[in-house]
Amino acid sequence: MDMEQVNAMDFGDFVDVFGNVIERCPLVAAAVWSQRPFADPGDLEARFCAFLDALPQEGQEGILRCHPDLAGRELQRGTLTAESQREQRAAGLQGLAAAERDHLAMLNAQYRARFGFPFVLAARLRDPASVARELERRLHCPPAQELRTALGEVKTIGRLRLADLLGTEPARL
Ligand SMILES: NC(=O)N[C@H]1NC(=O)NC1=O
Repeated sequence: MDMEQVNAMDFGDFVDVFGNVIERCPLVAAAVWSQRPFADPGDLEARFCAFLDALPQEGQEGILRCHPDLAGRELQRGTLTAESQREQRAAGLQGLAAAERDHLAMLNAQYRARFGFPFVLAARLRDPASVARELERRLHCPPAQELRTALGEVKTIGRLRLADLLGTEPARL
């Protein structure tokens, strides 16, 4: 898909195509549409990121809360969005042994109890061991730093999803 096609999309088509760039938050694509035309894929990426940066803290936490747990019940049940399913599968989270799954579930629960939102990580750049390591490490970070880190991961997930849709390389990760 080239930028000319993107810039020609009406609101409905744009939200249909880009509505899950930010997991289960089509409002972000709905807001970004108003800013067309976009100069190039990097410009489009930057608009999604700028929207997230401009949100108040509760909005940023709300965005994080729309993310499913990594290796959680929704993966087991097959009820994830197609994008999340693909990312979690790419990280090898689908074929975990019960003990590994239980370990991640315990860490996810500890993380959520400490920060009030789920642990978010761009899974497709990872493998199961590095997901667990990163979760253990971030569990001990100060809350304000962790919110920034988590939002950075949401942007990375979004950049990778946009690149998939546009058939480009992400401008940066
Ligand atoms: N919890 C979490 O990070 N979920 C996200 N990560 C990812 O790569 N896809 C997701 O849905």
